[in-house]
Amino acid sequence: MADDDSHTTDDGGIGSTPGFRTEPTERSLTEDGSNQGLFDDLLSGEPIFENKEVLRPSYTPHELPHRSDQINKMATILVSALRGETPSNILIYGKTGTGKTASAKFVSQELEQTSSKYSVPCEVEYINCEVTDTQYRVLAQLANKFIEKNHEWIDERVDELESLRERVDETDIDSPADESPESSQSVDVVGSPPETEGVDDESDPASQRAERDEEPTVQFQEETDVEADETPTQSDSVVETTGDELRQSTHPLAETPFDSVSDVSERIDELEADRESFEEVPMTGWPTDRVYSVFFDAVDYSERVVVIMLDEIDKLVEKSGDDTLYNLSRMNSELDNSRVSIMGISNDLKFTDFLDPRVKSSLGEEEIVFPPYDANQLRDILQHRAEVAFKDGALSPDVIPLCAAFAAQEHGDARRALDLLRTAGELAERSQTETIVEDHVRQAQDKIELDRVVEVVRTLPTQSKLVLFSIILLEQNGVHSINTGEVYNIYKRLCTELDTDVLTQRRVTDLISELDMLGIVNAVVVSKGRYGRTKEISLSVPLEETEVVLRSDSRLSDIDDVQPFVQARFDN
Ligand SMILES: Nc1ncnc2c1ncn2[C@@H]1O[C@H](COP(=O)(O)OP(=O)(O)OP(=O)(O)O)[C@@H](O)[C@H]1O
Repeated sequence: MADDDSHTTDDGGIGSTPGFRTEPTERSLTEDGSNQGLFDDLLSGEPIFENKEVLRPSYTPHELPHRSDQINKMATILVSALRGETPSNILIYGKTGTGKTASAKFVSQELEQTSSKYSVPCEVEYINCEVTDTQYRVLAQLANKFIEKNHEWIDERVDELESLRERVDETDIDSPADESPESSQSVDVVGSPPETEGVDDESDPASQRAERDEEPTVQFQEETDVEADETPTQSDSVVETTGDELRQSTHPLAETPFDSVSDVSERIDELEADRESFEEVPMTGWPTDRVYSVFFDAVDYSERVVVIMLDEIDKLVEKSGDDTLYNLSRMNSELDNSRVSIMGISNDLKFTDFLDPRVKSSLGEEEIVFPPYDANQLRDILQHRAEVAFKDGALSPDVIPLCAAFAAQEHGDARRALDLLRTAGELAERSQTETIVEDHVRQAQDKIELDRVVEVVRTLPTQSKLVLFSIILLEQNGVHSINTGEVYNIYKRLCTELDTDVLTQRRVTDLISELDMLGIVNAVVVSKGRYGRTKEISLSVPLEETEVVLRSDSRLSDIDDVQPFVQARFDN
């Protein structure tokens, strides 16, 4: 890249940086200096993308080719939620990029949409356990989500009840409250689905229960602490205790569970008290059992079926054991109003080996496997997306098959295939050509691989970075077939120079094996006859780029004179 100064010529034009036009243009000569054409030139080429967003990982496709079996199986299990029953817990397995999250989210969206269509209370909560990886955080996140939902629901109800109260006032009818002051207050109610419509139906959750009894699909059990002879049901009490006026269907309280305006007010007070009683959970600081109990009460506030989707569930187990899963999976026996079902998603087929047998059997009631995609399937997936993503004629015919073939080698990863296609498009766009060709795909493959290496190296612990730096210094100085002793000698010098702890040679040997597993170095054991066996180490990643990444770590940036270190190879 040229110096910054070279971007602008004396006459205000664009400099000689590749990709930029060199002659001054009309735009670059504008007097007020507001527009020198820097972006106009880049925008002037024909764009390759019609809609690049559809190739990004954040995009949720509406169609998921080659996943209909898995999607149908999920739907068959989760349909019980729409009948008010508890769906079996589901465990979804499959390697990375096999469409697990996309399919599960697709099914969840359908489930929630259908549930609101039929006014059946059913919710899905998604948690990414790579980010939310402790029991505390999972429970706190869930508790706060349900508290928020309960607040919304209460606010809606209160608004509706307030407007009902206003309408009653306007009709100027004497309230029959004095006649039956306790008629509706003795029912202990715990809310109901936010999806139901109309004040008369939902202003009081108890009435919803009565209502829901009539619906064949929902079968929650009735829970009241009403004495039987006092108030059989809310709707009965309306008929028995109201005056003639209330029997008139034109009266605002007719066909509501309220006998009087004071009943309505009391219900409003009750709901407001409920709202105050929910205490949001802080992200740290509480004992876990308190967080659990707040979550429990928040979920159980109203009748609903809740599906908790735990993506990357293996990360949660790895980080904080199986307590969360144990607690979630035994909740149903204690919940009065709601039901909870778990949908776990994992890349790691073996993570259940670490689970308590009870958790394992409860969690794995249903298992769905997502096999890797083969090259043909990846081709279909790419084809679907490419139709929306690219302008007509922007793709040469061999691009999609090549992306599919590369990604199929990488354990059939659709994410990788989409990344390749997007990166190839971006490279073509940068080189200002109008068509993506095979070569762009090959360049994209190298770029993605390098990005991966950069990311892995950047996030290595300092000691591993020092070991890797030692190997780089040796290779830079022409040393091949490096052995562990040589690495160790240079490593010790680096540690002294940087004033850090020196690990034992055994530990350094372990770090070399870890670098080998990450694909950064290649370490093969060779037999040296009567001198025993030794490891021969070589770098598997591009040397210069890796050194740049290592030096970007402020602690390693001061290592400048490499020669003296390499001479240490022969010291001991
Ligand atoms: N059948 C498919 N059709 C269209 N796009 C798909 C399909 N399968 C996967 N994808 C896309 O591939 C990408 C990766 O998919 P997804 O995140 O669902 O994989 P995953 O199996 O959950 O991977 P990970 O375990 O790494 O999270 C997403 O962008 C997704 O939209």
